[in-house]
Amino acid sequence: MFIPSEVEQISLPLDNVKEKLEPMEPNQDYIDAFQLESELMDSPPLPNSTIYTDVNVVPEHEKGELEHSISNLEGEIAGLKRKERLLDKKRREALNKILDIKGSIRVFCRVRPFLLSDRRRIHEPISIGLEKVVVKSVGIRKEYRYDKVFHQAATQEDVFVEVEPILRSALDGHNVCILAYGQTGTGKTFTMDGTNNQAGIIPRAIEELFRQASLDNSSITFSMSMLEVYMGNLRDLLAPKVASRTYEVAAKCLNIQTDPKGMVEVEGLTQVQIPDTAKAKWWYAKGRRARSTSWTNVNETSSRSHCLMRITISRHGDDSKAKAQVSKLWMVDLGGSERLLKTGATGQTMDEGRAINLSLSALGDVIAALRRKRGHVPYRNSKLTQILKDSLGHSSKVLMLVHISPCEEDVGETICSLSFANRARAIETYRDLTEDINMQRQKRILELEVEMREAEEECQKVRYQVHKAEFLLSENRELLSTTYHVPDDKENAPLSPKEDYKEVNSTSQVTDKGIRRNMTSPFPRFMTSTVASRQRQSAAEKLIVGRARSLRSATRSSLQFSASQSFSYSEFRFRAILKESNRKSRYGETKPRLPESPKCNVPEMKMASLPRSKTVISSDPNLRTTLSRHRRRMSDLI
Ligand SMILES: Nc1ncnc2c1ncn2[C@@H]1O[C@H](COP(=O)(O)OP(=O)(O)OP(=O)(O)O)[C@@H](O)[C@H]1O
Repeated sequence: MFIPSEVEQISLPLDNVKEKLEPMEPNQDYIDAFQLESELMDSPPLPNSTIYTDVNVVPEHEKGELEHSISNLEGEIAGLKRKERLLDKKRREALNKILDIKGSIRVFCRVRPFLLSDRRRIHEPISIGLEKVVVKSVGIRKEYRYDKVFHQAATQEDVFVEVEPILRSALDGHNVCILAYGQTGTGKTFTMDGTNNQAGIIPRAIEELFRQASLDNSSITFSMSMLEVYMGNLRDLLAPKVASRTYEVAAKCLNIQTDPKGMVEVEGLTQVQIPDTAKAKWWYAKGRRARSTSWTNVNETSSRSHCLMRITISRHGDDSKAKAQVSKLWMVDLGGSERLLKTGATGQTMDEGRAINLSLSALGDVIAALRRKRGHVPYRNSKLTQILKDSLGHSSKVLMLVHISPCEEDVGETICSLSFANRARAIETYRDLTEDINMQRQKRILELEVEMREAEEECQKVRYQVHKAEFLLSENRELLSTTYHVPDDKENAPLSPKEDYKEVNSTSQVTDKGIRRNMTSPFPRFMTSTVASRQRQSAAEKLIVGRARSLRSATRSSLQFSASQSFSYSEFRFRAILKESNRKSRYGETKPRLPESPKCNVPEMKMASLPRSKTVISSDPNLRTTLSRHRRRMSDLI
């Protein structure tokens, strides 16, 4: 049994207090508590009553319960995390199977709408179905099949919805490559970058990656690099200006290296950490501005190079010492495939076009070799394919978006582009499969999609439970350490009155000249508490004891915690804190943080200087402010 170490006779407005403090509901908002405390400070004194101001006055069995609850919660969290890992594995496997059935190289086709500058004819050469493009022109009829075809009215959102699963795959640890291919002026840059009002795949992918990462319990970090393959040379788009002024200098700095495991790295390439979407978009805009463009007959701001943007994803598991799992997401806006005569290119622009065509043909050869599962894949024929080597091969996922023009005069180019994309898709085409097998394939995909969604939903629930349990655990630990902690080492031991005084004095700007000392006390008289200040402090302390009791009762009720149960007291507080932390950052802080009072800037420097029996520390920063405010008033006077 605990014996109260200190009992004080103080005046408190008991009627008010009883009503307001004792029935404090476990889920009462901490903000209300702050207001209530202010009200109490202003209340007139009522008849005397005895209360304990020492929070150490807590029965020993409650301490045991708290410890028991902590160990229970630790066990629960470990179990929930195991469950989460299993569900995540199930989801990944389902997604992987879906992508495998669909083919690790997928090809979509997007038809650009007519522009004002286009000559529209009554006869339109392109007609499309869900997975089919038919080109009809004088004496020609060709049909091509793709995984998905986007008609002219398809929005950026429509396209992104289809791209999303492959992003998830990148987060799961696969190397992923998204390529925008097509004739100049058919909308590659529009699809990848978009405009201010119609964001393209890259800005959306950035948002989506951060959103997905914020839901994940593993710590995921992102970094970004951007480079351009221009006339067969590499150019770092994020490098400081001086370094990239001439291509010769920049090209010399960047070396493509392959490690024994086959992972490719571009030595000397700038890689920036991107902690949030805003920073990521900032760097991306910077890289885009540095890209080489020039005017051609076909497109006013034609991209004269291949622009490669890489997001490196590092996933750290629970074990902080283990090596992070790294995957790459490449998003590539290829230079326009074009007939040089048609674009009216001469001189340097013609050379640029030639270089683009050479590297595109090398890309086609690589894809063709992969399709035939040949031993030798000619990656070395261009810088583009060397860089993408580890993201084009087996076990990586490739998405090619081929862009075509709707115009009659572009039919020749359109057929070239469609044939190129068809070669890529033919790697795993199911064209030759019977209707029956195709139906079975579709059915299996649907089943796997349901399986994946269920695992994902279940996983989200478990993650939420983990967050709640972790939150409650940290609250309990804090309560245990603040309520029962008896300092035994020199550092934590209360300062002697002499040292105490020294410490307070050292923070003061005022000299002690002229201060009349009370010989029996080490403090000047004005530093000893008055009845009014004691009263205010006691009210605040009482409030804290009430909060501590509520929290203990919440702890007791959480002993039977299970994944399906909710936490009554902590639920409200947890939600408020989660909301607060989400508002500040969508990513990065998976662990809920205690809210900080904007007024709570005062360091807790004077806590140790108070006599031990009066030291009351709350886990709630708002209440901490209250006590420190009182103490600050004291120190301000020195
Ligand atoms: N789906 C679309 N909806 C609306 N406008 C589009 C669409 N696709 C392309 N455009 C418009 O067509 C023009 C050319 O597009 P864009 O610059 O993206 O072509 P590109 O294929 O990247 O050309 P290049 O290879 O020369 O860089 C732009 O004005 C763009 O806004």
